[in-house]
Amino acid sequence: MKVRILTLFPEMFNGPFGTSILKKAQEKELIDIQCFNIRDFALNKHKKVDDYPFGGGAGMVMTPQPIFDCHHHVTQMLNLNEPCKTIYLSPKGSTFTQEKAMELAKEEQLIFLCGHYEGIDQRIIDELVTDEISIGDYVLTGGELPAMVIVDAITRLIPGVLSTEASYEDESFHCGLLEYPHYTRPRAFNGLEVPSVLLSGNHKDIDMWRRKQSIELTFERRPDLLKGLQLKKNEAQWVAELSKKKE
Ligand SMILES: CC(C)(C)c1cccc(C(=O)NCC2(NC(=O)c3cccc4nocc34)CCCC2)c1
Repeated sequence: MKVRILTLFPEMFNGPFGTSILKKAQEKELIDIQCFNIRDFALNKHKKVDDYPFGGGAGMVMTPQPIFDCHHHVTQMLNLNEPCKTIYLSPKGSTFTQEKAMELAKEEQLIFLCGHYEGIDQRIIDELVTDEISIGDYVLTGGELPAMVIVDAITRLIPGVLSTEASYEDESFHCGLLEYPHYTRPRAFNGLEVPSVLLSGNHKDIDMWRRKQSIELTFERRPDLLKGLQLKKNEAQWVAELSKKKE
């Protein structure tokens, strides 16, 4: 997969993309991530990339020309015969989910456009953006961190990026439930023990315990995730008992 990121702050990406799994994925050529500084494409003498909003109001808006020319340069270099999926990170976008990550992980190339200030000129969105995606409802300073989140979520889904055992952490493995509690050595830490079932070696009991923990945790903290799930009879019984307790 080729990922191209259009941003005013390419240096922000050095940490996350220069570390651990994302770094290794690039070294293994499973993903090719390149950042482009929109400011390099500004034609005005002072390399200005923002201007006052027509109609007045607080804040500044990113001007269309540098973004348009940067996007044109990137699409030329990708040398495609059809327009490239161009994702604008935006609070107005559809909320990013694991399902969306799995959908995007199938793409051959993706362009991410990161806004700044109050946002970008609408004409860019109308002409170049194919998808607007949001990572959640809070105010941020720019679209860069959302772009990193989405690239992280997508990259780990590319075959070969995660070692086989790690890839079982996928939603399909837990089928959308919150994860059971994790424990590792030592068996006693500050006088705190590990649940004995996990030390029993009885994998049927362990799997049952973990499944019950996941269902109870999901019921308590994210009942919305439970709604869409197919539970076995005994599991549905657990949920019914939890609901009764809650009444
Ligand atoms: C209702 C609520 C969501 C709180 C809201 C209303 C109005 C503005 C803002 C706001 O944050 N504007 C600033 C910018 N925000 C984001 O880019 C951004 C923010 C959040 C999630 C995201 N996922 O991708 C990009 C995201 C837009 C231009 C530069 C940064 C947020």
